[in-house]
Amino acid sequence: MNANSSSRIPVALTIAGSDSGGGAGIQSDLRTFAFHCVHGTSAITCITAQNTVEVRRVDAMPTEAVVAQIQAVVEDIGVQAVKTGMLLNQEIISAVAQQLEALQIANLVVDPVMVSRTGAQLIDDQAVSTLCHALIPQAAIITPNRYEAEILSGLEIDSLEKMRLAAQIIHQNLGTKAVLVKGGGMQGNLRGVDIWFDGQRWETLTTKQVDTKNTHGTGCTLSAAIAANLALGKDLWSAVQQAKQYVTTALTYSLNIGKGQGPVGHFFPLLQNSAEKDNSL
Ligand SMILES: Nc1ncnc2c1ncn2[C@@H]1O[C@H](COP(=O)(O)OP(=O)(O)OP(=O)(O)O)[C@@H](O)[C@H]1O
Ligand SMILES: Cc1ncc(COP(=O)(O)O)c(N)n1
Repeated sequence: MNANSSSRIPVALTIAGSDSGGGAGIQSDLRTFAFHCVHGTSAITCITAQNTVEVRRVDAMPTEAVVAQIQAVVEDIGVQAVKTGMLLNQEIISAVAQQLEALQIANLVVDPVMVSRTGAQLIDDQAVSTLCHALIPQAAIITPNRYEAEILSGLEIDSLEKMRLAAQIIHQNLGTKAVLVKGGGMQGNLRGVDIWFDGQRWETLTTKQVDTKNTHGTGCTLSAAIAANLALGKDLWSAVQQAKQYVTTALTYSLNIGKGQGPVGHFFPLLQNSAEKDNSL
């Protein structure tokens, strides 16, 4: 590829909320796409006034504006993968689901965002059922955290066995191709453990627990990295495994900014490159 060629550049679309603190949502998704050399496009569903401590305010975008952003991107640029994050309300979810159904997007990653790391509710109660019936059945994969997996499966999840069972129930009931139940909200060593189920086999993705309070945006980063890998043409399981490695490294390089839970760091490829350059001097 030379500086002027754009014909083979992979493109991903994130449909999510804006995080003014830059740790999660659209901001973390676009960074993740960029560090995978995937061109990032976006449809913003809502604007949050948010930092490392709290979500102060949430303003929904008009539903027609969300639809217009999706259409503007797909009609001209085209996308190889889509991820959804914070969708906020029933009306936005229905409209997004309709758009994606019309487009027949094969590589759809649904991160069923429900609460923030700081405890704020990020989706209306009535919207969860629309998420389950209209959007999740279209997904190649959904990536619930512990809390979201409890809501979606109706199980209380306090062990690896329960994570497995929840993944199976979600798969059976909601019609997605694969489920990844994330362990960030579990205790101790299970914090680095995620469970994959695709209707045939369970896999356990294990990394050591990274000892940091700066975990804001881990879920957004993981789902965006899966979408980026799918846009690059990888199969679903490889996309998930490589995304897990990416988020683990981003946690290792997390940013100690703000007074609360800082974001995961995406600068490691640059830091690693500059370390290599320093070593070669
Ligand atoms: N302390 C940790 N050490 C290692 N891996 C972790 C840690 N915390 C989270 N992870 C990993 O980060 C990924 C995201 O999981 P998590 O359960 O935190 O998602 P989430 O709650 O949706 O994140 P978000 O903060 O964006 O809402 C998973 O792969 C999980 O295993
Ligand atoms: C716009 C937006 N999207 C997603 C999250 C979830 O991320 P976290 O659980 O790290 O707060 C968030 N806080 N804000």
